[in-house]
Amino acid sequence: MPEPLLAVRGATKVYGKRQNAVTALRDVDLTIADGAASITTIAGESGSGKTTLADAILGFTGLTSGSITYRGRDLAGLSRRGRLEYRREVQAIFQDPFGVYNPFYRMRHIFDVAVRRFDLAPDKRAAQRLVDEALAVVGLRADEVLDKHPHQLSGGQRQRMMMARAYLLKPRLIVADEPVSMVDASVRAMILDIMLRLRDEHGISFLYITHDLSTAYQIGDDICILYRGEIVERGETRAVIDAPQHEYSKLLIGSIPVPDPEVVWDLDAPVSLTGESARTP
Ligand SMILES: Nc1ncnc2c1ncn2[C@@H]1O[C@H](COP(=O)(O)OP(=O)(O)OP(=O)(O)O)[C@@H](O)[C@H]1O
Repeated sequence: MPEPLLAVRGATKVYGKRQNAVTALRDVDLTIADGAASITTIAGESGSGKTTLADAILGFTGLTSGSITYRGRDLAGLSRRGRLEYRREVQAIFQDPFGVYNPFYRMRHIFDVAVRRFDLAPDKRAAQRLVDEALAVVGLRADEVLDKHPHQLSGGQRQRMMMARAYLLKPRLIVADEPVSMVDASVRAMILDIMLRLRDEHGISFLYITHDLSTAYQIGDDICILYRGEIVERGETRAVIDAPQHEYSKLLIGSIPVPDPEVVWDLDAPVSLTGESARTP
């Protein structure tokens, strides 16, 4: 059998000790195939262990037991050079892109650092070409964003900049931890569309971490439902969401809001915190 791109085996993570111990992951197995790029969703409610799993894959936290291998090599045993290669090939996108930017630098700084650190281009002109290409992939232009500071961009532009920076490194896998949960519906659609294009046109796989099953339904190939640190159900996304087997998956899927075409919104009605009085049945 060919070596998977990423394999998580028996991953267990316990935070704290004795009576304070919290098991965030319990015996999690997960593989992302090498070959055709795919989007694998990890879905679960808050506290189910999604971020812990992402952090372990990105090397931000170690496992208590189990292993993570990338193209057959255990992350725990990578040499310095191996780690640098892994950092290039496995990129991350987070929920709040504002948090990862230094407010004192202009946006071009994050690209400059990446070009230098990974030695991507022989000179400034070649570097600019790479950056222009990466920005074009996410629908941005260098002259509208590079000389700005993070607070001068919209949330959607900041998130797209993160995606452009990830793309610049031509990764094999992007770990996207709730990438659309802080942006509005139109930006969400744009970012999900960029993820699909990166998968289909550039062969980049995603580990898409979310509590939002409706977006998983739109873009995910496979899904794993995480409940209290354990994967309780997995399979092809639409098959799992259309006919969940595990009781917890049924609950989670039952809570997806379904738009009701019969409900007409009265935009002039006063906004109610419960949402009730804004609708006319
Ligand atoms: N550094 C830490 N120290 C102690 N416990 C932690 C730590 N990080 C996470 N936990 C606990 O581990 C469990 C899983 O947390 P995790 O953040 O991975 O869940 P999550 O599914 O990503 O949640 P959310 O969607 O709210 O971010 C939770 O019970 C959490 O309180």
